[in-house]
Amino acid sequence: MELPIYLDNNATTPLDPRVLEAMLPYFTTKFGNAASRNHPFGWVAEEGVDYAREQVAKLIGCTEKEIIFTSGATEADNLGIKGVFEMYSDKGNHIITATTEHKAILDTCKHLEKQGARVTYLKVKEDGLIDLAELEAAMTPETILVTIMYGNNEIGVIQPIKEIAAIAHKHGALFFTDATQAVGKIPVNVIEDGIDLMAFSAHKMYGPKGVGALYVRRKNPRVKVTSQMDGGGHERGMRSGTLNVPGIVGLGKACELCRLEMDEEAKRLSALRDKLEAALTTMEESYVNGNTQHRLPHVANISFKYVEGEGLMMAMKDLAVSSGSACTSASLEPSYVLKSLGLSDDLAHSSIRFGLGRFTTEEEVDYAIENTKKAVNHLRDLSPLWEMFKEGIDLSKIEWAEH
Ligand SMILES: Cc1ncc(COP(=O)(O)O)c(C=O)c1O
Ligand code: FES
Repeated sequence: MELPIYLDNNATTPLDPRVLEAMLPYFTTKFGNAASRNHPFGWVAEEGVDYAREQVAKLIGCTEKEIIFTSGATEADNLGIKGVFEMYSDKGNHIITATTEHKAILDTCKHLEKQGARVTYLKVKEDGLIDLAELEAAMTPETILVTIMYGNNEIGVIQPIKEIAAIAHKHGALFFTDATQAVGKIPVNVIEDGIDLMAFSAHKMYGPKGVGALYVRRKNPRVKVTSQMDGGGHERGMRSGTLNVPGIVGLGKACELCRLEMDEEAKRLSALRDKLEAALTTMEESYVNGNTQHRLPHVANISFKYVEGEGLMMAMKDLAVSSGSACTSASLEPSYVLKSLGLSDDLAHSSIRFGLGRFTTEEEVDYAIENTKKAVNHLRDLSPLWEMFKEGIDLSKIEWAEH
């Protein structure tokens, strides 16, 4: 077993060697521009792109013409949301989203607020799920779009997508979902789920970074978006720019592998995740964050009270995990997702996200369990707060000096 162990598969996944193999010729002999229609170099590249489009469409149950290739989920989120806002501005200016969405959604909504959009940010319940009654109550005749993510990147919670889509449609709005963490991990079918627009990304499903896709429904109803990138008219005018052929081929192959292997993989990973979670929650004062029924198979987010997340990450240095604290990210706030669930700053700071993946082995999970337990126990042994807790002192009654 090689150290360090990679357990941060929600941040990104390693490239599957089979994906790399599919991509390689498109860096070398098949280097043509997919838009060059007048010679074989272009045709070969275009064939690669067409095949990838089929592979992607097959995974999510749509047709090839409903796929727009982008540089990733962030771009697909921007194109989908801004594109709908601009296209449907005659109808209304109201968008509904939730506080636990990815920044690519929240910041896009913030941007649109400056352009005249009214945005409702739904709160979530303690388990991370939105309240459907609140969604229903927030709908207005001006609501053009409901945008709620499929599976959450920090806690893995899966929202009731079909029900959300039905509510949006009942009130004449479109339904967009950021499915970056869900596509390739659990079955996602845009028709069965009632999804009108959907964003996802190759590097979360063992494909390369810098490539993703936006699904835009063409039938019942035909959805239109305003392009956000003008130029040569690639992707049927929706997204100009020379296609990233190797990346797109990689996304296609990644989709095919996920379609074929997802069921087995989900079973294996959820069993490993459950093992990890069961072992770590035998420790006192440790809690699983988010709904444990409706969630992605490979994510465990656990708070270890009286341990500071950043210190914990340092102590478990052989494990590449992610912390609900913020030193690891650009901002200095504890995770807004965990805070939306009602966690205190302290508890949010004490949280670790374990993201298992295709290449995670049971041996690695066993090592992670031992290593995490050791680190938590060690830090608690050094912690005056833990000592006070063990002595039965009610810490919530203590008035701390300001500093
Ligand atoms: C839910 C979600 N949306 C969007 C993104 C952004 O994806 P990309 O890196 O492809 O832009 C991520 C990845 O961080 C994500 O987890
Ligand atoms: S633990 Fe570093 S910001 Fe909170």
